[in-house]
Amino acid sequence: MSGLALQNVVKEFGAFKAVNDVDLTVPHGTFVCMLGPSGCGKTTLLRMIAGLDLPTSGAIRLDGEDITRVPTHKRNLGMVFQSLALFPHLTVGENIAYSLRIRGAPKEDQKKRVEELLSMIHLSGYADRPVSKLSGGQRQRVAIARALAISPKLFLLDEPLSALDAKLREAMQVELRQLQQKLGITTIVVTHDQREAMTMADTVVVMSGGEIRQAASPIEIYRRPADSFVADFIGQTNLIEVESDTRNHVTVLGQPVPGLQLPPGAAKATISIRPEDVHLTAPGAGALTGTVTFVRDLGGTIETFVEAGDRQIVAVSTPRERPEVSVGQQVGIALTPDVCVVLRK
Ligand SMILES: Nc1ncnc2c1ncn2[C@@H]1O[C@H](COP(=O)(O)OP(=O)(O)OP(=O)(O)O)[C@@H](O)[C@H]1O
Repeated sequence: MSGLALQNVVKEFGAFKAVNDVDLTVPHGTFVCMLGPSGCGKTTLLRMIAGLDLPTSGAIRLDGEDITRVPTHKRNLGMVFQSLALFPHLTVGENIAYSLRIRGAPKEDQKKRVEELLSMIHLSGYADRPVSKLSGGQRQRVAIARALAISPKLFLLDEPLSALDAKLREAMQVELRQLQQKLGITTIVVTHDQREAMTMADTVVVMSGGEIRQAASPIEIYRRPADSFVADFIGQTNLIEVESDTRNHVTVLGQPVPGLQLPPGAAKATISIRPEDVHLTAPGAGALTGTVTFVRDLGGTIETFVEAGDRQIVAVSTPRERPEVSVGQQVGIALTPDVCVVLRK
């Protein structure tokens, strides 16, 4: 297969398993974001792909070749890490050409490639500037261009945008994705920022405790989370316990939810329903009835917090479809079966 494949990859530090039996296929030319809370093993996994750490067991293949024990410099990788490590005493052009010079590429080829990359990162004409005179975003682009100079097979980035302020960071996410699409390079980014992952990735890999909980497209992860960890970690959601009787009729707090089905034999389950899928109705008309406890008008959206039984449910709507509700009011909550996701334990 063309691309990257991880097979049963394990990394132990003493008795601690930082990465536990990870299988992952990254087809050639795709963009993968590894996402998860601090300490979930994302960087450790990336370091093994980069050859900076050796797996305790398992195999890593690139375009069919077993590279598990191949040293980093022979893997044909481009890498950008959080600390960009640009050479401060060199110019932009010298930084970008660095790996080409080390490999003995002719001067003319180096110059041509630098110009090509500078145009790609929208910094044409900057070749002779010292990197110390660049802004944060410009430095970021130079680090990306430097990593891409050798036309690597695999592009690896660890929290590459985390030092930038929020606005610049969002702009760079779009730029990075556009650049990757233009070059068609297989790319893996580690991030703890879900918006960043959703913006850039073909596949989001959600990790927790050294394991992959789900690997799927951003929309699939959002709409069809595999388990309650993923549902809760990605975006905002309402997790609600439901019960099923012997005829598989599902109830929430004793109220029937027609059309919702649990897996055969399951008497209880948790469902996830996104706030934008929660519809407020007249009291008694929905599956649940509750009291509005807080309304947050964010301009583009309005969030309504409703207390129903012992749970809080959040509904999000746009101002146009704004329900006329105020704190203390009784409302009904409709749970539409086709947007309720029954979660794996
Ligand atoms: N060299 C090491 N020796 C011992 N334990 C380590 C080592 N490197 C990582 N770990 C542990 O392995 C776990 C996973 O670390 P890793 O850096 O991969 O997490 P991460 O998901 O990238 O977290 P973060 O987002 O905070 O960078 C952590 O509990 C960490 O303490």
